[in-house]
Amino acid sequence: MSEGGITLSLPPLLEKDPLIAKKQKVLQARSITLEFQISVSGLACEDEALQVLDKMVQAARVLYLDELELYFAGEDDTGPFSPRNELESLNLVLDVLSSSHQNTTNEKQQILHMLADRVVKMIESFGIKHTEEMMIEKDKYDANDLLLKWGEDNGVRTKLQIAHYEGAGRGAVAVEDVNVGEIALEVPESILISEEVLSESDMFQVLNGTDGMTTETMLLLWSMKERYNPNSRFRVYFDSLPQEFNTGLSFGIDALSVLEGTLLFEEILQAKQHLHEQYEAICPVLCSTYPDIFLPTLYTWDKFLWACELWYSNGIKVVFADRKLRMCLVPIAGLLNHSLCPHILHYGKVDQVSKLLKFTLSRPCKEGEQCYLSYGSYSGSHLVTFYGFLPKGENPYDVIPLDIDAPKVEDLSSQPSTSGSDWTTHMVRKPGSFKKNGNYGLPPPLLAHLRAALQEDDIVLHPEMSNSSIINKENERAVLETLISIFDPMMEGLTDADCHDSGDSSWDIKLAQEFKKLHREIISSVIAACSSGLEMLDHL
Ligand SMILES: C[S@@+](CC[C@H](N)C(=O)[O-])C[C@H]1O[C@@H](n2cnc3c(N)ncnc32)[C@H](O)[C@@H]1O
Repeated sequence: MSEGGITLSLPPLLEKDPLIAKKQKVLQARSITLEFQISVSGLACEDEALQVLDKMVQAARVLYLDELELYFAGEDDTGPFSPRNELESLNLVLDVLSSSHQNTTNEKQQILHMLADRVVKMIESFGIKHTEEMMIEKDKYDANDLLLKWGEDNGVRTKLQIAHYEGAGRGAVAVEDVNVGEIALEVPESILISEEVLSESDMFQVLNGTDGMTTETMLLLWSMKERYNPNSRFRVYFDSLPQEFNTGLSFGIDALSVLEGTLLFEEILQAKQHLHEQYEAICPVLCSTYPDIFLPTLYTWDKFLWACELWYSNGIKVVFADRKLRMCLVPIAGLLNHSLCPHILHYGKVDQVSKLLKFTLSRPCKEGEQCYLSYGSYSGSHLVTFYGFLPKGENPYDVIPLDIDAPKVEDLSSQPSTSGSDWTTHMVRKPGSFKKNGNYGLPPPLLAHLRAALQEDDIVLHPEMSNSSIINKENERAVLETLISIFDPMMEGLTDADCHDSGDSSWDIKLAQEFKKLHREIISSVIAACSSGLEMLDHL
């Protein structure tokens, strides 16, 4: 901290960040530095401090951009880029402000306080704007009362209760206001269900000696049996689990046929086929060779699928106190639902000293409000396949990948560095979804790629001309028409006969229809963006 003013620094980009070069380019293009000065004297000092805060937030957003956000960010976008990015960025800025408090003058502390308060308000209002509302069906659920009590007897500490939410099963509700940086839930390492449980089980000797048997598969087989073990030390946990998970892996034929023409159709078929092959390769032979350990009634295909769905929808990767990463089922935490704008972003590391897995809030959760977790940056198709739901709100990860010829990686070094040329795969999402950009709302790297690919040989255009006032109308027209020629047939491939009246349909058909509607919306909005781009060109 300098004598006359305050110096604040954001952490540098990490060398190991695979996106470092792209992020550095964005920082340079926008003349963003990671060090900030605030003067502490003079009348304008509060205004100046707020302007600096704005710049800090913009810089933090760039540091936290993920690959998809970088791809879709328009050249002039300053964010927000996604709820995840925004919450990470604001929390980083808050940490920097809070850690600069010590050993400084009162005057400087006041400014830092004022800025920290401002960031907390920004986090709060961002959360309110993007929160997912769910209706509570009942706020008591007996099996779960037992689960909470069992957890607390085993060292769980929590500010959450269990409630039942319409369309989402159980969820966690805050019993008091919990602020940013406070802990909503702590689960001791000793009750995490991970590979540690295997060595205690009778099947371990058999499985451990089997060729190609992974720890994940062993855990799957273990949970199929443990589910029915009356003496299990996780009896209360297993009793609290749903009888059916209703994920995409359990879709029936009718629901699958609704999905024809979408990529989800293939995704589910392939995932299911893989699981079938795995089941056939493992279970029948174990049951016939070791019928005392692997009871045939417990190792049916349906029960195998149940266990797969349990681990896919509830498994969390955790770094234990011994620094080893293990896939786990986490009692109590497994009750938290997912949101695009979650309260809890980070939760994967057991505290070395207390041996507790802590769930700390990245945005405040008021008493009575559902407390959400982030399961990860997943598309709707992934969430349907492995979790069985589509989150409410605009999911920035809902993209349609495009199978268009991108330059080979080895050709890239010979090209000028442009906003588009360093991307080897392309995709679209709803234009304007999460963040609007110029370029008709379409991703700049895709447009740059198509502009370069479609330009007439005798006109040499720099692909970065998207922002240039000189527009090659013919080239622009060719780009937009090409995109329409890709998306029109995609739309035609989606029949709409099944998109009406889902009132009496079963859960899987409803979910498939919901997904198809989303897929259709992405395609039609891209076509609309291209059409209005063409109209714009007509008037130039
Ligand atoms: C880790 S569990 C969460 C607890 C779960 N609701 C239960 O009753 O067991 C994950 C499952 O919760 C449901 N879920 C999570 N987030 C949801 C959301 N935003 N909307 C609807 N269902 C959700 C899905 O069924 C998902 O597979």
